[in-house]
Amino acid sequence: MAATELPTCRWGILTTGLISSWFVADLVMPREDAKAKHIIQAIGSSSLEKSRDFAAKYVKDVPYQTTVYGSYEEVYNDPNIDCVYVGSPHGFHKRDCLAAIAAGKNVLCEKAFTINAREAREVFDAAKAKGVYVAEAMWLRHRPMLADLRKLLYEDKVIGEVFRTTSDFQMQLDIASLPATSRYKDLSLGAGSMLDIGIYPLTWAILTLDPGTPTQSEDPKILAAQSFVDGIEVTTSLILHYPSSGRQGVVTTTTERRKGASEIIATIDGTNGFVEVEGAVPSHPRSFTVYPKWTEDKKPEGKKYDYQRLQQGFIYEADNTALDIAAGRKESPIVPWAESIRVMEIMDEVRRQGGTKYPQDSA
Ligand SMILES: NC(=O)C1=CN([C@@H]2O[C@H](COP(=O)(O)OP(=O)(O)OC[C@H]3O[C@@H](n4cnc5c(N)ncnc54)[C@H](OP(=O)(O)O)[C@@H]3O)[C@@H](O)[C@H]2O)C=CC1
Ligand SMILES: O=C1OC[C@@H](O)[C@H](O)[C@H]1O
Repeated sequence: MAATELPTCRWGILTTGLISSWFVADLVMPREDAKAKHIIQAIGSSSLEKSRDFAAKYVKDVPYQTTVYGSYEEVYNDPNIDCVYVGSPHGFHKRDCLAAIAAGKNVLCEKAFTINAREAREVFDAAKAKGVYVAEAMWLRHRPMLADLRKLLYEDKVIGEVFRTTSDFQMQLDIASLPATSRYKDLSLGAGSMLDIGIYPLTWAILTLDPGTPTQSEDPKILAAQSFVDGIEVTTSLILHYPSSGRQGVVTTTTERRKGASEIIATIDGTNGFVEVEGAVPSHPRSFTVYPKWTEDKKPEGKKYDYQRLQQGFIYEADNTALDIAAGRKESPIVPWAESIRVMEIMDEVRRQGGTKYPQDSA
């Protein structure tokens, strides 16, 4: 299909922070297998200068002009924007989604979708009332690797009956030395490892233990513990137990240490073998290897499935969003509203057991 026939999505990018730079860099990168055409129509920021610098740095070699704004409101009101990408800290996701929705804009909003499930429901209720598309940007769910792996696990049953998944996200932060305004330190912005990085190992457990997700998801039982530095949650461990199958997920996260760039980021155990997922961190898998049952001292030979490409992987959620909007869908079939709410409910329960409270919880 010629590029001109592909659905086009004109994006309004909210914020000039880290994730916006990653997202935009992926979208402007040339590729052969495009499913949609992406235009960075506008950048919105707290400062016009930041928007200008961001556009100059990340929206390069494109055959169009990007509009730069010194506010978010101008993005909401720009009639040339098809979808607003929300890249603010989680504490502002509800506010920014509601403002974009009120202006009649479709929205793709970063994880964690909101601070709690109540806020998520509020956003989806507003989207329903306004008739616009809203989706959580949980990019891991959109990776073709996950669909392929789930087919191998549950249709081809390559490792027999799956009984356990373990996944750990580590990141080194020195909470004490961060300014009080950092999103990693300010509770009103959603500080804490669970919502920021724990959501990825949780997603690995959900996707590999529950073949019904996302449309027929089963609610696991949860047992969780959390630890704190300066009042900020820095380590979470949780066990998920699926009543219908007995499958278990062991999900851990910490901002107190880091791993190397090439590690096992998730392991799925089955009665006839196991799968190791390789990558830098659980949000960024690179490949996975399917092994037969390990019976000898020596690790058995496995079959590797490689998914490396130039883009980081944000292109998949962007393509799917463009295709959803072009088809008139209001929800993503990959991350439906009910699934985003359910993930927030699981994290609410983890925080209830672990003791993390955000100001928004009592609002
Ligand atoms: N999918 C993924 O892999 C990743 C997702 N994320 C998610 O993206 C969101 C943003 O994270 P990240 O990009 O790392 O954050 P950054 O701190 O790098 O950027 C956040 C941006 O939000 C805007 N902002 C508005 N108010 C505030 C405030 N009070 N404090 C800080 N920033 C503010 C600023 O942009 P401006 O001044 O331009 O308005 C700022 O640059 C989070 O929800 C995070 O979970 C983050 C990293 C990776
Ligand atoms: O989503 C994320 O993945 C990478 C981390 O660096 C970041 O803090 C987090 O938000």
